[in-house]
Amino acid sequence: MDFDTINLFDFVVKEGNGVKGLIDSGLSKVPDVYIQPVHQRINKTNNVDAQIAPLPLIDFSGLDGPEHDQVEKTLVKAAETVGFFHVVNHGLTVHVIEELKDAARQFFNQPPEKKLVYQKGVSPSPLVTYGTSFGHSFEWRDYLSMIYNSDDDAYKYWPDQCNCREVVLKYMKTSTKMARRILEVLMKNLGVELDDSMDETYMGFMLVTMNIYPTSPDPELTVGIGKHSDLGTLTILVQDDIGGLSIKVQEDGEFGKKGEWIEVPPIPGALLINIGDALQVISNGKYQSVEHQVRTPNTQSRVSVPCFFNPGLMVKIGPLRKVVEKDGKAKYKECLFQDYKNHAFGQGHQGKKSLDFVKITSP
Ligand SMILES: O=C(O)CCC(=O)C(=O)O
Ligand SMILES: [Fe+2]
Repeated sequence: MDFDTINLFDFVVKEGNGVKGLIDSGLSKVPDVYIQPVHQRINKTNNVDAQIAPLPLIDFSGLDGPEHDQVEKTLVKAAETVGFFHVVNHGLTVHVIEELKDAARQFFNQPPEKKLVYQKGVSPSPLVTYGTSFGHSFEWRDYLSMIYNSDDDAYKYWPDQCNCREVVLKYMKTSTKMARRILEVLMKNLGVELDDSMDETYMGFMLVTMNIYPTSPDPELTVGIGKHSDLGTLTILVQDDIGGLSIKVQEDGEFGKKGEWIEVPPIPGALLINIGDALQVISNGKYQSVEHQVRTPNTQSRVSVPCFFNPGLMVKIGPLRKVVEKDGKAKYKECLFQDYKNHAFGQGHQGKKSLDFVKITSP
């Protein structure tokens, strides 16, 4: 098939085929609009070091055992330095992880008309969106995102096909417990006790996204997700064994030199967790959100399922008073999380640039 821009839009967006549909149709050349500018491409020349990055590995069960001090220390150090870590013994069974990846694959494998019903504007609810990034940064990815309000709304609006709703709910429940526990440890380290009323502040807005990254006729020319940091407090990620996520090293140390990109190979059964911008702001910069990106896979499509924990949209995010008192000054101004999110979305994927919106630069 040969697409010009007009029927490319019809095929990919209007008819709901997504980039997956392009590949399934036997596309032999990357359409011009999807060719990334040289500086956005993810390859050796752009310094992505495919070498294995031994990210910190946290044994979650250790938090409740005799080793808990040590586990807490490792967790805090990971959040302060590399901002990304693997977690094992997290409570999500191998079976659920497999079900989740299967559900994602099955969802995207459906004919376009089944997916199209969840497209923005026609979806039965704004909580559920099927889409692709046509017209933004032309990323080589399709997604289905599901916002969590309540079990009732999830049962009413989330897709029941392909086991999506059931399995994503299971994933979210376990992830929520895990996120709360991690935040407890990170906040305790800042001298703040987490109580139930803080759920809204740290995880008042939650969503799960299923991503599919199809192969492309020339994976070096396309990008799965461009350079960005996550906006919220924590992200928990399930991914298959294909790999392709890379992260930017924050500071010189055991993971590489500041500014270097390292690829994070998946560990079967482990979850990958990272810090988002809101937690960097709340902690006055103690915990680091991390720039990351996803390349297009070479031989087989990849799926990933991030669960995003964000402050409630009407929560004012800003550095904790206790931390500012200790540090002597606030590094960020307060703002509604909703405003932060809208600002960041308006900018597209531009590394950690969205944080400039709240950074205090004057002395
Ligand atoms: O697919 C991945 O590995 C990461 C996805 C991601 O960074 C995101 O959805 O924000
Ligand atoms: Fe991300």
